Amino acid sequence: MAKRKQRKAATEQEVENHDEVTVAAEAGAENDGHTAHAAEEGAAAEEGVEREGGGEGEAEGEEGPDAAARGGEEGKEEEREVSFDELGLDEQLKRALRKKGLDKATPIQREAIPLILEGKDVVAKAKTGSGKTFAYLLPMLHELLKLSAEGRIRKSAPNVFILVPTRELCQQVHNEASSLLEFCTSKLKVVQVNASMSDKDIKVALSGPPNILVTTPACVASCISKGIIRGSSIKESLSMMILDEADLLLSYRCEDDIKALVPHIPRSCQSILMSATSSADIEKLTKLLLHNPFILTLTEVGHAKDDLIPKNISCDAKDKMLYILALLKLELIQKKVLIFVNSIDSAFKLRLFLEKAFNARLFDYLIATDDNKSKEERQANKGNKKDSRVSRKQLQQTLDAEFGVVRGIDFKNVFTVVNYDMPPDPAGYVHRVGRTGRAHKTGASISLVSPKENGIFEDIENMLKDVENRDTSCISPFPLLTKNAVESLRYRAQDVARSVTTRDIKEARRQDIKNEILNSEKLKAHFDENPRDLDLLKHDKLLSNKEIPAHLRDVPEYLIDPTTKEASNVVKLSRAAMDIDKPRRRKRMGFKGGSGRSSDPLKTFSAEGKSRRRGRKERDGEQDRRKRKSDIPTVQEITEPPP
Ligand SMILES: Nc1ncnc2c1ncn2[C@@H]1O[C@H](COP(=O)(O)OP(=O)(O)OP(=O)(O)O)[C@@H](O)[C@H]1O
Repeated sequence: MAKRKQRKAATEQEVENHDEVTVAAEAGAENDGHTAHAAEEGAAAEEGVEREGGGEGEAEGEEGPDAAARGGEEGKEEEREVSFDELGLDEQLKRALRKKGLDKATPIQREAIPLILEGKDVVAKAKTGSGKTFAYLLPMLHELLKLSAEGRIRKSAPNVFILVPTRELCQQVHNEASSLLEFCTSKLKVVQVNASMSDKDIKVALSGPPNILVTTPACVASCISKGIIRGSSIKESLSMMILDEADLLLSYRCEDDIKALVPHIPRSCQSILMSATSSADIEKLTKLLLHNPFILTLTEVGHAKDDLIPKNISCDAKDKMLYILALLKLELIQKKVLIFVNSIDSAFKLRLFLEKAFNARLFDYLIATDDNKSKEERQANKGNKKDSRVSRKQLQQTLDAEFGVVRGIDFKNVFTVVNYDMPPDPAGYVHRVGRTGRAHKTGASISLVSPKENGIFEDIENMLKDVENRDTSCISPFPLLTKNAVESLRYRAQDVARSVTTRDIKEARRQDIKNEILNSEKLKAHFDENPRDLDLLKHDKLLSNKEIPAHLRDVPEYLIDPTTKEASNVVKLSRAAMDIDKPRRRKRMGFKGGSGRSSDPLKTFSAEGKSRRRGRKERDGEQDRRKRKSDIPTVQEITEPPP
C-alpha cells in the first residue's frame, strides 16, 4: 500500500512537470503514463498497456502513469536510495547480497524488482552497466525459492529460460545467478548451454532438469528441434522467460529461433525483456512475446551522465600507435584499460606493437574488436535467398566475434575505455563506453579521432547532446598529453611499428586459433580418437619469433617532458588514492599478479586458455614476479571465438 502511495506521488510530480516526459510531449500524446511510454514503444506497447489497465481493474489503472513518472523522473529518483532489504526479497537472497557486499539497489533494480515480483510482464530499458542482470535475477530467484519452499516446482523442463545473444553472456549470466545461489540453502539448479557444446554435453547439462536454463535462442531452438527439450514439457514447466540484451538479440538473427519457441510458451509464463537501448527490434520482440507489458524506461538510456568522463584526442590516423603508446607508456590513463579497434587484424597488430613496446606479455590492457557488423550485414542483405543460409552462418560467426566479447559483458573494474578506432555508429559508442562507469562506479573514455573520423565523432557528440539536453559538446579534449610528450616517443613508436610485419600478424592469429582449437571442448573427442592430429597441432612451427629490440624497452627519463611527468604523477596519485596498487585491493579488483590467480577472464582480464596456462606455468610465474617488481604495464587481446 505504501508503495502504491509512493508511486501515486511520483505520478503527480510528473504531471506538473510535462517537459521531463519528453517522449510523450513530442508525440503529442495525452498526459498519462500509458501514452508516455507507449509513444516510445509504439502501438503494440500502447495497446498492451491499455489492455492491462482495462482488464485488471483500478489497481492496474494506477500503474500506467507510474511508468511515465519512473521514466521521466529518474534524476529525482536517483537521490532516493533503496536498500535491497526494502524490496521484499527472500531472506536467502538478502543474505547472498550482503555476502557479495551489495546493499543499495540501483535505479533499475529499485523499479523493476517490485514489478516483476507483482508478476507483470516487463520491458525494462536502462543504460549499460546499470545493474539490469540483478534486476531480473533477484525477483526470478525469489519466485523460484518460494515455489520450491511450497513444493510447487514443476520438473519436466526448466522453469525459467534466460535467453542472451552470445555464449559469453550465457557464461556471465550463469555466473551471476550461481554467485547468488551459492549462498542460498534451497537447492536450485542453474545451467548454461550454448552452441559450442556437443549434443551429448547439452543432454547431460539438461538432465534433471535444471530450474534455470541460460542459453541463446539458437541453442534452445536447436534443442527443441532435436527433441532434447520437448515442447510439451516447456508448456508444462516454464513459468518465466527473460530476454537479456534484447536490443541485440535480433541483430544476431535470432528472430526465427525465437519464433520457433513461441508456440511452446505457456500463456501463464511471465516474460521480461531487458535492454540498454531502444529500437524497433525491442518493439518487435515485445509484440511477439509479451502480454500487457509494463514498459519501464529509465532516462539517460545508454549513456552514463555523472559517472563517465568522455575525452577526445585529435590525431592523424597514421599516428594512432604513437598516441596510444604515449598514453599508456607515460601512464596518463587509469587502469584497467579496454582498447577498441575496428578489425581483428588491427587488434593483433596493436597487441604485437604494445607487447614489443612494453616488452611484456601479461596484461593490464585489453584489446577488443567490434566492428564488422555493418559490413557483414550489408553483405548478407545483398545475398539472394538461396545464399541466405550460408550468409547467416557466416554472419553468426562474425557477429559472435565482434559483439560476443564486448556488448553486455561486464569486464570487472575497467576504468578507461579507449576508442583507438572510432566505432561505426553512436550505438556502438554507447556499448563500448558502457564497459566502464558501471553500477555505482566512475570511469573515463578517450577517443582517438583522426580527420576521417570527424563525421562519426560529430554524430556521437550530437547523440550525447540530445541525451543530456545540452547545447555544448559533452566530449572535451584530453588535457594531459602534450605535443612534446608525443613527439618524444615518435622515433621509438615508428621503429616498433615497423617491426610488426604482416607475417607477424598472421602468425599471431594462427597461434590464437591454434590455442582455441587445443582448448575446444567440442574437438576434445576428435583429438581423443585422433591423437596424431593433436600431436601435429601441438608441435607445428612458429613462423616468426623475433626478439624485442633492446633499445626500445624503456623510455629514458630525459625523453619525458616535465608537463607529462606531472600529468603522469597526477594519474599515479589518483591511482594511489583509489588504493589500486595495494595487493589486496588489486586482487579484489581483478588485477593479475600475486597469488590466488583466477581463471575467469571476465574478472581477471585474462583470456588465456587452460592448457596454454599450464604449459607456460613456469614462465608466467617468472613474469608475475617481474611484474610485481616493476609493475610493467601488460597487454592482452580478445579476438574471434573458435570456429
Ligand atoms: N546494486 C548494486 N550495487 C553495486 N554494484 C552492482 C549492483 N547491481 C549490480 N552491480 C554490479 O554492476 C555491474 C554491472 O551490472 P550489469 O552487468 O547487470 O549491468 P547491465 O545493466 O546489464 O549492463 P549492460 O547493459 O552493459 O549489460 C556488475 O559488475 C554488477 O555486479
